[in-house]
Amino acid sequence: MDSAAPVDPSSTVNSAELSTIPNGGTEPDTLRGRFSSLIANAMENNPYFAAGGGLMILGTGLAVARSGIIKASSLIYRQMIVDLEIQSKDKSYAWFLQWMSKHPHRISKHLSVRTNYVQHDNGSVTTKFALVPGPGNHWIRYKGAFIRITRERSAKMIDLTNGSPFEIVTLTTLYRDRFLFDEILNEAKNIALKSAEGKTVIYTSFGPEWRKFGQPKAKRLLPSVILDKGIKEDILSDVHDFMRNGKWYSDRGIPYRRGYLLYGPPGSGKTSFIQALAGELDYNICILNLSEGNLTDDRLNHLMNNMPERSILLLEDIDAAFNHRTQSGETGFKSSVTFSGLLNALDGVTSSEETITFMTTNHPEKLDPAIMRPGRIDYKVFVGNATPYQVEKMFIKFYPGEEALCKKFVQATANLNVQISTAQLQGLFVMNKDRPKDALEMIDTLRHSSHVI
Ligand SMILES: Nc1ncnc2c1ncn2[C@@H]1O[C@H](COP(=O)(O)OP(=O)(O)OP(=O)(O)O)[C@@H](O)[C@H]1O
Repeated sequence: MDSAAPVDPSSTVNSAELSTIPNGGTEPDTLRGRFSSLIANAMENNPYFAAGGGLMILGTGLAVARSGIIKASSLIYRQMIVDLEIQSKDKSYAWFLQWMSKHPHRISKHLSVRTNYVQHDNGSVTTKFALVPGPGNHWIRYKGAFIRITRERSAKMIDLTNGSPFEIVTLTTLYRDRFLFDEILNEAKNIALKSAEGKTVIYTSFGPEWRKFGQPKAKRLLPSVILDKGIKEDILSDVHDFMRNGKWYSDRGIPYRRGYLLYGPPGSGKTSFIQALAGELDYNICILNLSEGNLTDDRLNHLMNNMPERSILLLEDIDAAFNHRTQSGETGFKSSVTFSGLLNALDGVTSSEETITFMTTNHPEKLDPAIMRPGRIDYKVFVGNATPYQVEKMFIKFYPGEEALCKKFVQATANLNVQISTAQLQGLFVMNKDRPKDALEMIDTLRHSSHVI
């Protein structure tokens, strides 16, 4: 057969061709040798085979090269690039987005808006919009380094505690610049904490977690709350004494917690005092209202054991836990926190930090004596309606320098022969801002919403 002639690929090899293959060994060797030469011959002489083989080798070569490049680049990536992942459930997530919204050197094409209400020291509230990076890729330049920021939102996963989509922000930069991550996070944290500096953060429960209730509020100052003589000072000195004595508690193996009960009629300043105390101590407040219908024993226990740091726990209306799940005559609520649930939660707080719990009630007669045990309630105080001492202090606070009118006002309130709450007094003074005489003349209006003594 002519070596240059095309060969029908479908043609079979016949015995004559096999006999032309040189044979130099044993029988199997002979066969293998012949077969190899046949293939080589066919490849060499057959242009279809030759072209296909070439392509195959080229393809294989390219595939090997490609996987080599991928492996090499991922190796280089691993060696030279570093990632930081921040998940939306982490505290620093919101801090970072806020930081990013203020960062001047950034390239962002997808932005999201975050609306905040900011309370100023004079009490006014303004709205602030922050343009934070939206889902997608963004680049920033920070201290000379380029950092890529990828914000991803999962379409399938949601945060079960609050129903929001699960998100991740990933920061990527060169390995040599990895220390910048720490600096960015610290900067973001400081900015976030600074915005709450001098303010009180109020947390309320949202499902099983604590959530900030609105924006941090300007601290309420202690002198702005007027309680009867000595009450504020006594509580404050007890709290300070407790906070100084952590070692005393740990040396004796006593849980480091203290419970306070403020009881008395509505509008006497119980909640206001606790807020002012938190401001004085530079603490935040976690407020739980036990008459809330959807609060269960388990949730109460979980929340009390997972409070944000430096917080006072305020349990309002604790008498609600003593309603034994029956209808309340006045408010019609049904509480799902039980008495034993409340006791367990109070006994079970196992924070390593000091735990200060304030409880309030308008109905101390409904409380079971078991709650008065030390460790649950260690200090109780009656915060009542306005005494002459409080009436005088409040009048002068609203109308400084009006001592003569103040005397008349105090006498006039005594003559009314009714119980007046400090909240009612405040209402009258606010209505007659800068008009102390009018306040005196309108004193009879307090009678309508008061209890006769
Ligand atoms: N002793 C007080 N000194 C200054 N302000 C007071 C005082 N008592 C009441 N107020 C004012 O009245 C309003 C209601 O007060 P607050 O909520 O503190 O009362 P409360 O005793 O906690 O009432 P409740 O038992 O209904 O929760 C607040 O605006 C507060 O500023």
